[in-house]
Amino acid sequence: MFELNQHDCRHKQCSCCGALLSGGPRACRQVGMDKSRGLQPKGKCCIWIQLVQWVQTGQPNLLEFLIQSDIPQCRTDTVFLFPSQSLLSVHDAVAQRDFEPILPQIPDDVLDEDEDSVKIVSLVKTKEPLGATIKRDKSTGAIVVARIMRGGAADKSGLIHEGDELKEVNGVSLEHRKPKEILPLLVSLASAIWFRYIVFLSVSSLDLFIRALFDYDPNEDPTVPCKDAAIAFKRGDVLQIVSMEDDTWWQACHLKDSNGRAGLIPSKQLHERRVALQRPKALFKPWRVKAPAGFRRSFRLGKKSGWAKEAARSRRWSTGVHGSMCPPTYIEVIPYHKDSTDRHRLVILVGPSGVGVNELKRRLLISDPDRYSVTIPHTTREKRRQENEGMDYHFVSVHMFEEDILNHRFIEYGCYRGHYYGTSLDSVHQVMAEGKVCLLDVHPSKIKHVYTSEFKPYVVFVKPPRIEELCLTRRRAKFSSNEEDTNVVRIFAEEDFEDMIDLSETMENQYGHLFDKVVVNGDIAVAFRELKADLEKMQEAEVQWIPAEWICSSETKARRSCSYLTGWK
Ligand SMILES: Nc1ncnc2c1ncn2[C@@H]1O[C@H](COP(=O)(O)OP(=O)(O)OP(=O)(O)O)[C@@H](O)[C@H]1O
Repeated sequence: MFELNQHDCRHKQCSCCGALLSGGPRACRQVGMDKSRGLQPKGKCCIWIQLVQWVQTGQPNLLEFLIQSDIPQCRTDTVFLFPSQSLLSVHDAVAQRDFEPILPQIPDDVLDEDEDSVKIVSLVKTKEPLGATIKRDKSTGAIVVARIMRGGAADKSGLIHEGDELKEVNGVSLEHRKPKEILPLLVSLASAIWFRYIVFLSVSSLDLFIRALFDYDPNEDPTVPCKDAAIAFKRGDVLQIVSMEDDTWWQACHLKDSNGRAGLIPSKQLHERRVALQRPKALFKPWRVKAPAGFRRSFRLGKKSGWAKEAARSRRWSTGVHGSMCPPTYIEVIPYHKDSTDRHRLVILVGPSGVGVNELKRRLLISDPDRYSVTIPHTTREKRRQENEGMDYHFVSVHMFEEDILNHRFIEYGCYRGHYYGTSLDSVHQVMAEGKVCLLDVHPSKIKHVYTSEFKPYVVFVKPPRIEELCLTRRRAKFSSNEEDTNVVRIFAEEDFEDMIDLSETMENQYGHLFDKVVVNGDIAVAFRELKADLEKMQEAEVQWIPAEWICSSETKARRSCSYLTGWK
């Protein structure tokens, strides 16, 4: 049996890791089992590394693979009783076969190096990039491996690590050479490359998932060390961090990326620094918006007639709009597997006044009244003849309302024509307890009140389309409305549309990091279909990525999280 220990490796030729073994005893020292740490891929044998990774990650494929490996020792009973033995048998069997490509022999004169730390590695050139970057160490002038991209050819070889010092490439000394002189050399080489190098350290991997809170495109970033080595992402994408060793460039891979190849992404610190440098520009941006959207929709569902127009015009909140002080970067997320007994997540709809939040909410309610519901607002105004307590509003005294304010029982409240209106936390609980999806529309500055594991809010931002489409769709709706509708169809002026778009931009800049989904409300039927489908997909998804802080609030987690809510009061 092929034993993966130092002694035996020196004298064995393994066709799957032939390059390494043909490098002689020195190179063979890298292959082996670190007995103190159990099964560890210490060398480059790709089969061994793959098998050990399967064991370590508990891959169900492993047993299937062993059983189907047509190797006599790997019968079902042996596999279950002696998985390690079966693993070694598979290795032996595979290693004895011939695999393409066969690595060329490394010239003998390369092998008489005395230094123990010097290694030689031979790689076959394919279309796949090497997946490593190099740099010149400023103090020593040596050429060192700057980064190894996770999942790339160099990483898969298991031989080259960040910090390794490259001495020669195919016999050409790299001394006194600059990185830009070395790259053409690598490109010009024929089918195989071998490096002589001094081992430095190895990369460790992290079990950390983050959601990006901003868009990033390396093609538009002149400071990225290597465009090909970086990955693009959009706000909302979930990324797995594989290395945070570098303060400015982390390594991460897209969760949906099946090949698991990592790329560079700007670190949290780097992105924050960049935003801080851009900030002065934002400060000088003309502020066109008249007032923050405030007193609005949550209360209007309880109303039968159209005071909407007036309410929207005279909207003023008694509470201010709080923004985040930290630029949104990344937020640590963890997978949430919804159990059938778990309550539905709270769905929050936000958007500038008049964009159509209420219209979309109304359509959702009509489309599936068994699934969706809304909260009943509180008010201090007199009950009208046609209204019912607990159905249209909870009618309460000013004293009671103010006591609830003091006890922080409202998510949002405001004053309109001398009367209080508000949405209480209890009213949300009530809907959720009925097993329904609670649709809540509040100003985005209020999301913080329900940003907890209890509510697990899913935030949808309703965004206006471009001005031409906004004008067209709203005017078309006005003309197609009949007599009865005229008191509910809002009449917009050109200026309203501009304000709506400005306010939408401001909201997105300030609170965009909290949005799980953005729906552009141009054609109402299209927007509604998209929203409905997205909510259903979210509710039915096996795994939902939620902020880690909702579930784990340990100090370490808190420190690791990107503290994107700091600055909120
Ligand atoms: N996509 C659309 N096309 C045409 N008209 C629309 C569209 N979306 C909404 N509307 C109309 O625009 C008006 C305002 O919509 P809605 O009341 O839903 O806005 P809102 O975002 O809830 O704002 P507010 O809370 O200030 O009332 C309504 O008359 C609605 O029917």
